[in-house]
Amino acid sequence: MNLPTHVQLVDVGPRDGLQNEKQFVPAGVKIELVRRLRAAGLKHIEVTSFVSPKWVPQMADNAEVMRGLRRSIDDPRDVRYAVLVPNLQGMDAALAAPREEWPDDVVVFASASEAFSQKNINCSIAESIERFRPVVARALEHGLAVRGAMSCTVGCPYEGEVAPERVGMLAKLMKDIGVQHVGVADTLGVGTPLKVQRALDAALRHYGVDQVSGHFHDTYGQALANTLASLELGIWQFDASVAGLGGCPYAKGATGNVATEDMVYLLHGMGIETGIDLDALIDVGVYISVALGREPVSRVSKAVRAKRVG
Ligand SMILES: CC(C)(COP(=O)([O-])OP(=O)([O-])OC[C@H]1O[C@@H](n2cnc3c(N)ncnc32)[C@H](O)[C@@H]1OP(=O)([O-])[O-])[C@@H](O)C(=O)NCCC(=O)NCCSC(=O)C[C@@](C)(O)CC(=O)[O-]
Repeated sequence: MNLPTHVQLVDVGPRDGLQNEKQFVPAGVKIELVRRLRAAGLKHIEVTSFVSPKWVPQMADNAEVMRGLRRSIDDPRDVRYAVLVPNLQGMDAALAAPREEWPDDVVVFASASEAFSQKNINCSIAESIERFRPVVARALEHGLAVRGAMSCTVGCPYEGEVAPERVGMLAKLMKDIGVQHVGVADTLGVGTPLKVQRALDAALRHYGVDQVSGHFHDTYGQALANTLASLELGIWQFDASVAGLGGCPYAKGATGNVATEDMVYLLHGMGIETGIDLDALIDVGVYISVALGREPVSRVSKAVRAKRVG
């Protein structure tokens, strides 16, 4: 098997991981979480979203989080911060701050299923693309990179199984408006390796292998198997969430993303570099889990901490 030798992980914990938390998580905790992820070696972090606070109240402190993460203009930007943006209002809000508080990457997000699109962003897939068109143009004008998250590429909580053709259609729509990279998301965590490979193949018809990533929730415990199936296709970029935090407010029953700790253990065990210090990452997972009053979901974290105690 010809597998990539290096994998780039995007930790989406501060955004995807926390957006669904019922308890209010102070901006200071979110900022500290990002700082600790950086210190553990993460180079790509999804830090917040500029969505409507009526829809996702937990992300209402987006500007405060960006202010807390401000970097000087001369900062080499060795770490990239991504934010989700659903419309021009969100893009304007992200750009209203001084340059030092801008994100590096903007993520527009659409769904391969119509019903999920309506529930998540209150419009059809076609309408969402028209909303994103000026967002993409504005982001590119300002020198920001644009990624597209494609939800429900395998299954939808409202429509059931989703055909790969729908993923291909969405990837093409994203490509046509200038989105530079697409993430193939198994929002529900129902995918199994061959289904995930079909969804990825559909995206790969429109994007090169360096412009496609995987985003797997672990509801049915398949995320690591799906990662291996993706690596077999040459995919080398994945989202993951420290401590396995998260879930989408509009995908009831779906658990968090695959834990970053579990991904790092899998990858390092296969001789694939990530640049991440697993021990330090486990401590980050403990930090945020203590703040939330629960145990990290990661099995690797549990095993390593049990060994540490002796
Ligand atoms: C898209 C909308 C805004 C449409 O929502 P809408 O209600 O149709 O929008 P609207 O334009 O009619 O505006 C309604 C109100 O929201 C305000 N508003 C409008 N836009 C913004 C904004 N950007 N920032 C701040 N405020 C905003 C706007 O000003 C107005 O305020 P009012 O006049 O009533 O006081 C809404 O549905 C929304 O924000 N949805 C976000 C849902 C979300 O964040 N879901 C989770 C992220 S996706 C995800 O997790 C999946 C992913 C990416 O991880 C991959 C996967 O696993 O699938």
